[in-house]
Amino acid sequence: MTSSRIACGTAETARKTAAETPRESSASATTASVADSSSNTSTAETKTALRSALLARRKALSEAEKHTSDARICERVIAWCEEHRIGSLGVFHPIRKEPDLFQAYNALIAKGVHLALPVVTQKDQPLEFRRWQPGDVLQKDALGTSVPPPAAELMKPLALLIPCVGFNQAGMRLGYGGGFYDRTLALPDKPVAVGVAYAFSRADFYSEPHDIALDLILTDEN
Ligand SMILES: Nc1nc2c(c(=O)[nH]1)N(C=O)[C@@H](CNc1ccc(C(=O)N[C@@H](CCC(=O)O)C(=O)O)cc1)CN2
Ligand SMILES: Nc1ncnc2c1ncn2[C@@H]1O[C@H](COP(=O)(O)OP(=O)(O)OP(=O)(O)O)[C@@H](O)[C@H]1O
Repeated sequence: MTSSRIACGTAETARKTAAETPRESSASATTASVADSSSNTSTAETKTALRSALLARRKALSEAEKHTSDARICERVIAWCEEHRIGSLGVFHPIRKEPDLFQAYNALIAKGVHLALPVVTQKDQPLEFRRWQPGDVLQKDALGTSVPPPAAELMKPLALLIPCVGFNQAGMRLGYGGGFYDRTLALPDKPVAVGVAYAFSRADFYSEPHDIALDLILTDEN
């Protein structure tokens, strides 16, 4: 297996410009109440409660609303990749009603962008990324995610699309609680971290020492 960085633009350029771009700024009244009830502590218990509330909100999204929101996020992903001349991108295969960005994946593949999917190799380890494009064979792992087979090329994408259960004003992310993306972003040569979320997933929560801020967040409403 080979490990490669495939790039058109540089990660540094994308990171610099991303830092200049205001983070998603549309607060949602729906999630503000979720956030208000949890903004006084930063305990794991609070994060667990907030995670459940945000996942329930996402589960309640109708197919029609989801379709419209996913299409908006796709447009933003494509535009951002074009603007920063992204040549390699870590993407995700949606679970639990995460945004389905296959429309963007197909458009990016057509433009020659190399895509890769995350793979959990071991608990407490960073993610590995294996090259993939829509239509390639996938297998289910122990966590229920669809991953490319071990024979797929190992990649180090310059930028990652990271699905968020929630996100806050500081650009910190709430995930499913495994810490996999946090560990991945803590590695040297950190990729540009692009959060992907529905605007209603914005909430108030304190960051923890291991949290690494997303460089920007693309939502359906910014
Ligand atoms: N789409 C996606 N892939 C990802 C992540 C993610 O957040 N989203 N990860 C971020 O770290 C890693 C895997 N982490 C995971 C965290 C939770 C569950 C999970 O809740 N699984 C469900 C079943 C999902 C299904 O079959 O639809 C479960 O166990 O009930 C799966 C993977 C790498 N791949
Ligand atoms: N850089 C790191 N090094 C070691 N452990 C870490 C690191 N980052 C996170 N962790 C561990 O992972 C645990 C879960 O972190 P957190 O609750 O922030 O996960 P999450 O971001 O919601 O999950 P995920 O990234 O998998 O979706 C933390 O309690 C911490 O022990």
